[in-house]
Order: sequence, then structure tokens, then C-alpha cells
Amino acid sequence: MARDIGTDDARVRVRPNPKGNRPRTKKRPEHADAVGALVLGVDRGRYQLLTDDGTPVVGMKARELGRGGRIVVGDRVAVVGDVTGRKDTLARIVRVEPRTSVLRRSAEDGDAAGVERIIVANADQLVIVTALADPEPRPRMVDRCLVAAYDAGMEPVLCLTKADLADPAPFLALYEALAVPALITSRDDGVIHGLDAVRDRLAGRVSVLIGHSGVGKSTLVNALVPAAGRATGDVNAVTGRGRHTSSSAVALELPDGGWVIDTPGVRSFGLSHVAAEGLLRAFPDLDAVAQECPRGCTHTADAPDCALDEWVAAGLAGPAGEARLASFRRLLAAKTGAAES
Ligand SMILES: Nc1nc2c(ncn2[C@@H]2O[C@H](COP(=O)(O)OP(=O)(O)OP(=O)(O)O)[C@@H](O)[C@H]2O)c(=O)[nH]1
Ligand SMILES: [Zn+2]
Repeated sequence: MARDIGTDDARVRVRPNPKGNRPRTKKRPEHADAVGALVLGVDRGRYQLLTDDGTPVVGMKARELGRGGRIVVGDRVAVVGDVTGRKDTLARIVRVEPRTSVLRRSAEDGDAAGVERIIVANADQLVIVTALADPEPRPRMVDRCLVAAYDAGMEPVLCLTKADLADPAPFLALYEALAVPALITSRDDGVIHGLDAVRDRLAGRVSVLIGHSGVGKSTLVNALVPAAGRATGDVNAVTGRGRHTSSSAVALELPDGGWVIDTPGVRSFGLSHVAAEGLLRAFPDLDAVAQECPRGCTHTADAPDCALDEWVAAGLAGPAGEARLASFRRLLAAKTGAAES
């Protein structure tokens, strides 16, 4: 039977294919047959993926990707090979698509000090979960999370839990001048309140949740993603188990669309990779003024002739200008100060 070669022009001839195998196509190195997928989790070189048609698949990095270039949760990748998702099958990741954002941290100490690591890719929002009491909020830690978010090009959001134990107002006042949006939750009779506003804020977005142990992050994730089954601090009386041991990020799909990425292992941010310019970019009003600064200006309170001081002194920043500049400088200082964990 004649092979269909896509033309009926008699001058076009099909080259004989003596081995009878599939003809090579020039497209092959580009993996035209690859399937798109989202990286949901990473564990010892195995990647939990969700293909674009909704199949959960386990994948590994194809050798051709090389040793460099980490693949992280939130990455969009292209996979080939067995993408059926059947037990014991392994697909190969052949490509990582360009990222829209990268959330990074630098190692604080040890041999790797200063080495930066990407934690999550393509997220658009960083939800900083902080209890208003038990444990006490740590403004410095929150400031460091804000710096990481701004540097990553992600929008920060405060999620203040346990409002049944303390008034949110004093803590909120610290972030007013920065105009950081805040969500407030509380518990009453075992029921968590304030979740609707959280759901609205997360709907259709990719949000990274970060917070210290005990702030109620797992409680929140379980309420938002009932199928998640994140272990909470309440130890299960039957199994005796409670606290999760997993320390890597994992993406969980929200019932109404969007993703939350839980980061159980991330307790602090080394920020040595962040430059003042990266932080300034998140404050277009300040950034515009800082163009007038002397070369190499650090924009700190003791920087000589920093244009930001003149701008505030001249009243050009409005009545809240002073507070805004002070808050910005507090973040600048948080960037260089030692991290608390
Ligand atoms: N009073 C009060 N307690 C809360 C609230 N939310 C959570 N808790 C309690 O706070 C404790 C810690 O909650 P978790 O959800 O386990 O906290 P976590 O941040 O996930 O902590 P790790 O599991 O250690 O990472 C639990 O005993 C919760 O029941 C709240 O809104 N109010
Ligand atoms: Zn300056």
C-alpha cells in the first residue's frame, strides 16, 4: 500500500526506509511530542507532576537537561516517555519553561552560606501566616518575608491567625504604610472564621504559604484544601502521630481553582542575594525618587544626600510619606540583619 506522504505530486518520492522503523523527523530533538505538566512536589530526584490533561505522573530529569538547573515546585515542564501515570512508570522531564517569578532564599551558614536556592517558581503571591499570639508574632521575620516577596516579584499578603487570642490592630499598624493586604482569621468553638476572605484572595492564583511552626498554617491549609490532609499540631489520639515530617514544598489545588504551595521546611529567609534595587522596584514611588540619589546611595537613614529624605521633607510624599520611608528602611535593614529562625 502506498504511504500517504501528504502530497500527490508524483515528483515527490518517499525515501526507502529499509529498517521499517519510524522515519526520523527533524523535530525529534525538540520533543514536539512532549506533554506540558506542572511540578507539584519533589522528593529525592523524583518529581510529582500533573500533566495538562490532569494525569498525575512521576517524572525524573532527562539526562540531556544536565546537572545544573534545579526543577522546583511550581515549574512548568515538558515531559516525554511514559505519561500514563500508571504505577511504577517514570516520565522524563526534557524541558523547563521560562519562569514568571522565582522565590529564593540564601543559605545562612555552613559551607553553603550565601548560596542561593530557588524554593518555588511561577507563584504570584506570598501569604505570610503569623499568629497574633501563641506563638507571639515576629515582625522581623515578617519583614524578611516581605523582602523576599518583593524581590521575587510576588505580591505579599499577611494572614494573621488566632485573632481570638489577641487584637490584630497593633500588629497591623506596622504594615499600614507599606499597604500590605491583610487577612484575619480566628477560632471560635472549634470553627475557623475569616476563611471566605482567604478563599477570595487565593482563588485562581498561585500562592505560597509560609509561616512558623504552630501559627496554624496546617489548620488553614486543611480548611482550604480538604483533601490535603496536612497534619496539624493536635496530635492524633489514635495514631499518636501529628506533626508532618515532610520538609519540602508541595502544591495543592484549591477546589475553586488556583493553587496553594505549602512550605513546611522553610522557617527563615537568608536574603544575601537581595540587592537594594530589587527591593526598590517593588515601590515605584520611591524608586522614581531614588533615581536622583547620588551614585551608590544605600538609601539608608544615614546615607548622605539620599533623595528620599528630601522628597519626604518637602512634603511631596504626602502625610504618610515619612512612615512609608521609615517602613521601607526597616525592610532594607531586615535584608542585611541576621536572620532569626
Ligand atoms: N486559638 C486558636 N488556635 C488556633 C487557631 N488556628 C489554629 N490553632 C491551633 O494552633 C495550633 C497549631 O496549629 P497548626 O495548624 O498545627 O500549626 P502549623 O503552623 O501548621 O504548625 P506546624 O504543624 O508545626 O507546622 C493547633 O493546636 C491549632 O489547633 C486559631 O485561629 N485560634
Ligand atoms: Zn538614596
